Amino acid sequence: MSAARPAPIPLTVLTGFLGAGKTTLLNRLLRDPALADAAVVVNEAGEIGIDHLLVEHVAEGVVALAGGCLCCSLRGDLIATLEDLLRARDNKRIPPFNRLVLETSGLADPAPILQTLTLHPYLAMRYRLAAVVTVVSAVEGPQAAGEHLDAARQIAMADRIVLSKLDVASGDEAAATRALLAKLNPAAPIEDAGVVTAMSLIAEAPPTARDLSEAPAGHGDIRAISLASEAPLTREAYDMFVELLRSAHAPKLLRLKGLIRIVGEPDRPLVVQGVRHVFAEPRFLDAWPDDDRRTRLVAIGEGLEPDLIAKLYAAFAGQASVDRPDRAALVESPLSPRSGGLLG
Ligand SMILES: Nc1nc2c(ncn2[C@@H]2O[C@H](COP(=O)(O)OP(=O)(O)OP(=O)(O)O)[C@@H](O)[C@H]2O)c(=O)[nH]1
Repeated sequence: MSAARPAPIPLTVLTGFLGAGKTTLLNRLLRDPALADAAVVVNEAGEIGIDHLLVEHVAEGVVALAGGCLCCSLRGDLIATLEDLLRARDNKRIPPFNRLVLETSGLADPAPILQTLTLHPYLAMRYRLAAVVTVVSAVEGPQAAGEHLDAARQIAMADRIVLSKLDVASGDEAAATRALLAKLNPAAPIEDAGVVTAMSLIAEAPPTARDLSEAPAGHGDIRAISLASEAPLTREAYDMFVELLRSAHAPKLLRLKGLIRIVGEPDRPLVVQGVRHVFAEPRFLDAWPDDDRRTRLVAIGEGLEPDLIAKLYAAFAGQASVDRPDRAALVESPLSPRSGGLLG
């Protein structure tokens, strides 16, 4: 009577530190027919999901989990999401995807995710871990791994490494990154993000023994701060906000990303991307990716003070109130500490 047990679905875990280039890589590869039957789960830090909006062309297939780091608070949600996907697939409510790519949050320690996948009775039966692929930036990789245990663990657990930003890394930076990879994970093959193929992303790695022990602590004081506002910003106000954020919080700011509603551009958002102090030239998307046309920003950093960031943002988003210094005051003397000011 019982139907044959369905073959387990190969699952690729795509990990890598904040801003390493996971979403960029996925965006390029999702257009490849090799991934036509893949479902993609994007997990992200921060209450406001941004990444799934930046993953283009896969509206039907993307499931975004909003709300915090995967290994800290989303383990339950990950299980529910993977189960929901199976149920929807089994009930034919969604196309019968035959592989799954899970993009972890940049702050995720992969060990608890792999534990979930290998130890959960039902998930372990229906999904099969194909490979852990870690994206490492040839520019920021060594610094990230030096400062953040999870970034080092992401490298150490990889079956394969995809090295990004080789197009902009100096010779010294690339060499330092390769030396780091040789130290943390000498066995993992390294591929260039610019040329790696979808087939190679999803290829099955030979089984390896992974150290799934938990990392000692959580994420230190790393947190994601989400900002949103209705009123459009002028381009100048946005530029000044970012400039101030960088100059006042640069060492603590690991990542800034989001969609900005700009005055005079009601139909398309400006995409913002910053990794540490490096900010890409903002570009306009062709259209808003969903019905929400507010400015949405997520700042992720270590030791960032949400109140200060929120006040700074409010000053530029035109919501200055008495206890929030207005834009003119900030621009006149942006960094001078003063009572009630951003730095005072
Ligand atoms: N020059 C260059 N820039 C890249 C490359 N890969 C990613 N970037 C840029 O780096 C920034 C971060 O890239 P994302 O793909 O969003 O990184 P992510 O790993 O998904 O980041 P999180 O979602 O924060 O974990 C963006 O501005 C990208 O355009 C690359 O190979 N070369």
